[in-house]
Amino acid sequence: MGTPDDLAAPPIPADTADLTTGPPLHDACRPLRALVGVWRGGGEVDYPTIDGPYRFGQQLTISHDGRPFLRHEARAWLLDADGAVLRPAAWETGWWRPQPDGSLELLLSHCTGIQELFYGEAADRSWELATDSVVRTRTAKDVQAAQRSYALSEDDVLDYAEHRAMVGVAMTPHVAARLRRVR
Ligand code: HEM
Repeated sequence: MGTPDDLAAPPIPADTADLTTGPPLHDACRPLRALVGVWRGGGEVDYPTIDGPYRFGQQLTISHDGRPFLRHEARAWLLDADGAVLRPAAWETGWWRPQPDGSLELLLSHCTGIQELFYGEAADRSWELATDSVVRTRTAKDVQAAQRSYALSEDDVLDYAEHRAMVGVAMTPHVAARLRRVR
């Protein structure tokens, strides 16, 4: 039987969002190296079917454990006009799987019952992705497709934007945000 200490963490390296600690980043993840970290900021959400635009905050963590993929987790919260938190919003987790031919696979699972497979490409400091398939639980909203981009500027600002085709509307902007590295 293990002690409570043994049970606190599995006996394998923890993932880290800090490239100065933990195992070296796997070579396969080099095209994604600049994304590893903890990012926080905010933006605006809107869609033709909603009563927006609304402001939101978001924190994105991209970490690794030395293997040839990255872990992705993003949580968002809605803000009022004064910047006060109204309520938690989108929460997604997933995996970036860079491939030897330079292409990217991104799997995202959303708390709203939606799972997405994106394919994409990495450029020098930008990453463009589009869904290949979307799976919905029986109760999820009718999300059909998405296009997502991340672009990093010289001063470590990560611009993120997503267009979505959903609830009967063709591909249209849904969220755009500007995140800054906090770690
Ligand atoms: C930062 C990320 C996001 C934020 C802040 C956000 C925020 C919102 C807000 C405020 C609404 C209006 C309804 C409500 O108040 O809940 C909404 C609607 C919706 N969002 Fe998002 N969203 C985000 C990402 C996503 C993602 C990743 C998906 C799909 C996987 C998605 C799918 C939808 C759908 C299907 C609706 C309902 C549209 C309708 O029924 O008219 N959103 N979103």
